[in-house]
Amino acid sequence: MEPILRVEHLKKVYPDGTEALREVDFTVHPGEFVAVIGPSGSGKSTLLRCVNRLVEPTQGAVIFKGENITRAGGRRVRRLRREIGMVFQSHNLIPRVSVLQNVLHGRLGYKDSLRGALGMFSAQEKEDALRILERMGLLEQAHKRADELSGGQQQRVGIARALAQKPILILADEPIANLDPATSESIMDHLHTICRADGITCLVNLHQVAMAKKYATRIIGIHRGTKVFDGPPSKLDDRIIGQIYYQEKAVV
Ligand SMILES: Nc1ncnc2c1ncn2[C@@H]1O[C@H](COP(=O)(O)OP(=O)(O)OP(=O)(O)O)[C@@H](O)[C@H]1O
Repeated sequence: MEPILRVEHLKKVYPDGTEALREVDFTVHPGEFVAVIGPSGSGKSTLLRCVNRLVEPTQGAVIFKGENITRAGGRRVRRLRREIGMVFQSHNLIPRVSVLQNVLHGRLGYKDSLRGALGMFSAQEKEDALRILERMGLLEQAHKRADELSGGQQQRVGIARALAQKPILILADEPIANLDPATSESIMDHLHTICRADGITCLVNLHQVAMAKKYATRIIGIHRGTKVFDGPPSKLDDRIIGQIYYQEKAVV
């Protein structure tokens, strides 16, 4: 099967000289649910953001569905981003706007700027958005303001907005970072179940090793901008966890 994503020799040096990624390589196949783990500052967010070019890589390539995203021009990047949903740690919802409108914003990549600015969505788009909210257990909240929801509910709206894009790949950047264990589990359950059911590939940054082991089909461990582990959850033992999280100079 052709990979959906190939990351090749990816390097990111921020303008202040911080080397966030040093030659990262990996491949993701359709349907995989890949967790990226590593200590704070190891480069997980930078890695995810280089995939959809929210961060501009310094060197290397990101090949999505056979196309080099790193070489694509602005219009092409916008088109490719339609197929790549993003879920943010801080949800990035519009607080004073309804839950339904927030989900519909996932459709903006399909609109010309005027229709988007006027918030013009078709009856079909609204129906689809409500169906997504139903799957996320949020139908009753559809007409509430986003800022009236709990943190966990807001994150489910964030996932619903990504799903409204009809993505084939979801990038989730620490979606459960600020949530209690039960809420975190519920968010991961929703994300995992829907990705499985709809055949959506997922790349998710996680702080919690236990969550990565529970949900991921594969785990990538990052230490100081370098990939130090790439394998099934069953192979992630205490020694490797130590190398990812604690060792000054990781060796794998
Ligand atoms: N815009 C930026 N300018 C300069 N340095 C940055 C920038 N963004 C991130 N960094 C640095 O790059 C490194 C990797 O950061 P990144 O946020 O990718 O790591 P992370 O593993 O996602 O961390 P966390 O788990 O804390 O979110 C860190 O040293 C960070 O300080």
